Amino acid sequence: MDSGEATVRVAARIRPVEQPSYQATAISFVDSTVAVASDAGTEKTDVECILVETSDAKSAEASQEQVFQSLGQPIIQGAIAEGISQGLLVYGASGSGKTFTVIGTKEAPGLFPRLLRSLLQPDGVVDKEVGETRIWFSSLEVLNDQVQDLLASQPLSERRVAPAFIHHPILGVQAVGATEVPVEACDVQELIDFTLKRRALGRTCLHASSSRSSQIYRLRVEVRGTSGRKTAATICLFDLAAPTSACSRGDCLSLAALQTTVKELGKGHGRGTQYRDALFSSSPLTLAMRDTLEGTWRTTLVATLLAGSQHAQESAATLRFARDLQLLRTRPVAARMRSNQLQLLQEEVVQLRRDADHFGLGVQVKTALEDRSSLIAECMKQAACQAEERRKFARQRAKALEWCGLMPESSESTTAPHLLNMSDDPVLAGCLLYVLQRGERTSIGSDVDNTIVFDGLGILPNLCSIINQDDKLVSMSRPDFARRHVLLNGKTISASESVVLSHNDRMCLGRAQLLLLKIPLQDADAQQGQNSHTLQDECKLPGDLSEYLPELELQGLEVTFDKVSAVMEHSDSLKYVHCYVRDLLPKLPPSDGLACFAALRRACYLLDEANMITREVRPEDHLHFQVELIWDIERSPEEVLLICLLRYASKGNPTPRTGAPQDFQVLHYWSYTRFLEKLDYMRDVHRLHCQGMHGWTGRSDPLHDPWLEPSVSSLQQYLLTNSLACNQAANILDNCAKDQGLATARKACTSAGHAAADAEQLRSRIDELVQELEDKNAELEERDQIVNQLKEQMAQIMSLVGGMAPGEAAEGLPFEQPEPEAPCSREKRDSPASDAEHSCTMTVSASTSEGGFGGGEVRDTERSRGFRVDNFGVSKGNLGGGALLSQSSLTPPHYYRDLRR
Ligand SMILES: Nc1ncnc2c1ncn2[C@@H]1O[C@H](COP(=O)(O)OP(=O)(O)OP(=O)(O)O)[C@@H](O)[C@H]1O
Repeated sequence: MDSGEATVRVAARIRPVEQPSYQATAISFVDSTVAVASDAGTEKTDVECILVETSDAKSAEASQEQVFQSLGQPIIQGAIAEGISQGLLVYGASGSGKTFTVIGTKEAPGLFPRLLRSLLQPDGVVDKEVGETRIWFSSLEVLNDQVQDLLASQPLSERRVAPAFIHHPILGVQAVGATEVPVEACDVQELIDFTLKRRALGRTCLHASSSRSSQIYRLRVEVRGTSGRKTAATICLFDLAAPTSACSRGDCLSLAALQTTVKELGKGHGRGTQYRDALFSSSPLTLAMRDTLEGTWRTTLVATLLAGSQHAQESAATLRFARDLQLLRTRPVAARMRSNQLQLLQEEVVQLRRDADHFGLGVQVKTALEDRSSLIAECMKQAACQAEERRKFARQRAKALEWCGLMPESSESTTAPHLLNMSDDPVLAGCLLYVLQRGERTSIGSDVDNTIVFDGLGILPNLCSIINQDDKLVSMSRPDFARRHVLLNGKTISASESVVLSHNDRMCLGRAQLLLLKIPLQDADAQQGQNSHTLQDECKLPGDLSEYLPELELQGLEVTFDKVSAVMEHSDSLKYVHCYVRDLLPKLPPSDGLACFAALRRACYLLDEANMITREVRPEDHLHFQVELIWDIERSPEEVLLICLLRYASKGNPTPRTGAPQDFQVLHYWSYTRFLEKLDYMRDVHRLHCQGMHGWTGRSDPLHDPWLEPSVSSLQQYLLTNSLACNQAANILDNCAKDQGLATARKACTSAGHAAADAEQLRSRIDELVQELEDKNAELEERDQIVNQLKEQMAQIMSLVGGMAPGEAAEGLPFEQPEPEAPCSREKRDSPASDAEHSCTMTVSASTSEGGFGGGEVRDTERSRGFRVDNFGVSKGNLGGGALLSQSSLTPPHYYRDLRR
């Protein structure tokens, strides 16, 4: 291992079985080796730290503290003293304690709140003088490969631009568009509560699976030592989705991408940057984790293991992941301060603009420029005044909670009646508290004018209202049209009058919210805090008839159609099969009849949900689900259910059996189990559909359209097309790798660019020279004309002095005052010549008559070359005005022209 490299530090946190017994325990450990025995063999992994829990809830706080001492302290030390960013991944099966490790409970806080508090008071932790610590916090959730901002304060329905991760080759991964708030010690719990509330608000409480999303808690820390030395680092905690449950959908895609990425990196087959870029870009989660897997960070993995033998396979898989991760190497280096980052980015932008000027704005340069601009904007976001920013964000959060009807933390100890949200995720259950104000009417619905605003499937603009008369008497009413959208303890309520509510009543609103009503003054136990039920125990889903049929069961009465017909009104799908039910029930023994009806009712409740989703997501397709029964009373109740998907020719309320046969077409028949799988997918599709801009794009795609039942041949075709596309992409990547990759190509481009720039400079220099030459030519032509004139004057003079002695001529005719009309001008020469004029025509021989005016023809000798103008040659020094006739001033235009060539 290179001296600058670091491996991933692995810790195993083991939850024992409830009643410790060696038979039921699949996990053993010796020294630093953890082993899991499963049917597939024994999986062993060496770890640095083993943390074994006791099943005693009272010791939870102590064990959380131990986890912090073992894992949290080194993280703080590395971040503050060395300035090295730290990543902590928590990976394990559902229920193994991942969220408990990261967030914990109010009584036993997890790693994140402890880290945050210690960072805000670092003196005791770090052996170093710390002057000032500034911390910024951001929190993101990855679900269905979509990133959600858990600190965003605007309403969920208004969020359109999701945060994104950008990888910078030097600065590493940056989250762009995420809310980042400055933190002070007093904010810690409030911030954690807000993120939990945001998570709870962002999901459908019914049927949500807690293990499907991954959360990222990110702390950006800047420390100024008393000596003036500054360090900066990021600490990131990844609470990953559970790998085994519901892996066919949801965030398991991101998790599968993570597992593949870790495996591929571990193989270390030396593929280039482009391959790794593609690998990490496969999901937002892998991209977010890039620094921790191969960057400049230090990484710790907490593998949470369930010791029970029924969880052996999951625990073995967790250990395998830990082993894969141990093969990876990072190169920890101190992080840059924000100001340095900004400077680097600005320099890069200048360079990229230069590149763009030279090569044009290609896709790569454009993307790089956009990325840098976003990162610069992100860097600039840093608040000038941290305290003011902090207060601003706190106000925004309080307003956001108030907007949807939630109360701030301080009022949660209220004795006023209130509603609590339910969730199958223990961290989220009960974290939303809606107080019903005394003497007031609380309206509920999706319309923003309501007191409590909910989003989600089946939530109508005005759903219902609750009146709290005196903190003891609480009643509820609903409009007529909301009959099937409001269930109280599993039953519909009458629209005509308001219903008096009781402590622990359960309300199911649409298909999105399951709420528990608490009326503290009605319940003495609750007032004294002695209520031992967990919120989950108190709140059961309305599909299982537990609130209606037990009386029948207990009394051993025959289940007749009359007795259940009232329940059938609760569901459209159930109403449709009333004929079947009427025929079936008398034929079955009472217990079988009850079981069959219960199964049917549960199925119909889910069918109604599937139909609601279908109408919202693809109304134009006129699709409708309905249930049918196979008449085989020997089978289990759920096996006799068949789910049928129909397509109608036109819109309208479907009444299939009464309509003409051509009105609809049967698309598929599904078993009940298959339908449940499809419904899970439909819920995901609905969630994406509600996210607007990042909506669902899988329509008609055999793998991503849950309303389709693709044939084998269409799947083959799909896989063939996609594998071809993959091969093509792989070839391109390979070719790039063969051509020594992008870096070489870019280098070549840069050299070519420099050459082009040089050529460009040369060209402009040549143009300048040409311009200069042209100016000189023009000047010369002017001078030629002057020479011509002079020569003509000369000729004139010569003709005048023809008969004189040289001395006379010199005295009598000064050159400075030529005659206005030269007698030997071209016009005159070309015109018919008079005798006098002819007599003027004579030649001067420069070569032979130096110093004299001998008559005769012009001779073009060596010495006269370059001086010849028309038919006359003039020798320097023979005439006055010799300056005009010097050799340089007489250099002909073509001389320069040749130079130019
Ligand atoms: N070490 C522990 N001590 C006490 N209680 C624990 C411990 N670990 C987990 N729990 C409790 O077990 C329940 C499930 O734990 P948690 O939600 O953390 O599991 P998880 O791995 O995050 O599950 P999922 O992947 O389904 O979200 C919680 O109620 C939690 O408080």
